Amino acid sequence: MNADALDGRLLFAIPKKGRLHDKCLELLAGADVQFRRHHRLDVCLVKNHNIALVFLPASDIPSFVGKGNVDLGITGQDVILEAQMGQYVTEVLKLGFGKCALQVQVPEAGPIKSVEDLAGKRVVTSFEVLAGQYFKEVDDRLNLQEGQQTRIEYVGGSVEAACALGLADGIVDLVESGDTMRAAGLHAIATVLQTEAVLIKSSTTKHPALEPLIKVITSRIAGVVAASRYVVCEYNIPRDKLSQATTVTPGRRAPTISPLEEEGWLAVSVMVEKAKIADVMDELVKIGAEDIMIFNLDNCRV
Ligand SMILES: Nc1ncnc2c1ncn2[C@@H]1O[C@H](COP(=O)(O)OP(=O)(O)OP(=O)(O)O)[C@@H](O)[C@H]1O
Ligand SMILES: O=P(O)(O)OC[C@H]1O[C@H](OP(=O)(O)OP(=O)(O)O)[C@H](O)[C@@H]1O
Ligand SMILES: [Mg+2]
Repeated sequence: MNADALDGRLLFAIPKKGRLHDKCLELLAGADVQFRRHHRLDVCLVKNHNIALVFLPASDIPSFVGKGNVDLGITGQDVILEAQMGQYVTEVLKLGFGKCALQVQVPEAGPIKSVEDLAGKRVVTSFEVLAGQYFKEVDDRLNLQEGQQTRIEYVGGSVEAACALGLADGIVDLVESGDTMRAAGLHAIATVLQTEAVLIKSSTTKHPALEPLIKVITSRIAGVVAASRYVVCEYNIPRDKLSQATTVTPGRRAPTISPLEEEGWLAVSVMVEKAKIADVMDELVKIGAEDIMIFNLDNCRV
């Protein structure tokens, strides 16, 4: 593909592999962004929009977007801060996946119990900037002088192995389920930050003409994200229990209420956050709701 083929197109950066890749492909499919990626090619044209997708390592995406080399991107909040690009990119949308925490970890059986114990020792990480900032504060607080300060060393991956290999007294790395951490005999003693995947755009766009298309794509992706967060809950309720029930299920704007053929009964339809639905159903049963049904959403605009 030559550079002319990209002329005027909105460039949209997507993680080329790793934890965020598959979720991004699902989002693009949900937003009806159609493309066929040829084997090993990292740039591809979208068939039904004036967009080209650029597949990049997640950690390179913040600087590509921040410098305006691409217009839109998906990556983790952690790598945006690590790349020190926070002020050059605008977070358009939180995407609800890639959720994890950047944590300080040490051997479970060892003598180090706190970050104060670890200060002044060796810390291995892929997040040199964030770990450096974090331990600078700890070092300053403990008044550690030059030569006594925490040593931060970079590795590109498999960070959890560093303590067992004798390379580090502690590490700073991402934790989701904690399986990797526990398998390496480590435990967390502090959290540097919480992170999730976000849609970002350049703070100072070089292509203002692309703004309307950015809005359309953002709205479509927001619809897919909302659809994965909510379910539709429908139930029947005696008229005199309605106000109690709608306190439990207020809906996003307001519940939809329709009459049933049976005297004294109403049908309610509302959106409920998926994460809360089990508790909500328990409450509805207690109040006297019947025929409670839950429907997944494929897509929505809310
Ligand atoms: N275990 C995890 N759970 C959830 N999100 C994660 C996890 N690990 C990483 N992430 C998120 O995904 C982003 C990219 O990390 P990932 O490990 O997928 O990239 P990578 O290291 O380039 O790929 P790979 O691990 O395949 O070499 C991270 O910056 C973080 O935001
Ligand atoms: O808490 P968990 O659910 O176990 O997830 C955490 C692990 O996931 C990521 O690693 P990844 O699988 O991307 O491998 P990498 O270290 O080679 O990047 C991260 O670096 C942790 O090692
Ligand atoms: Mg990784």
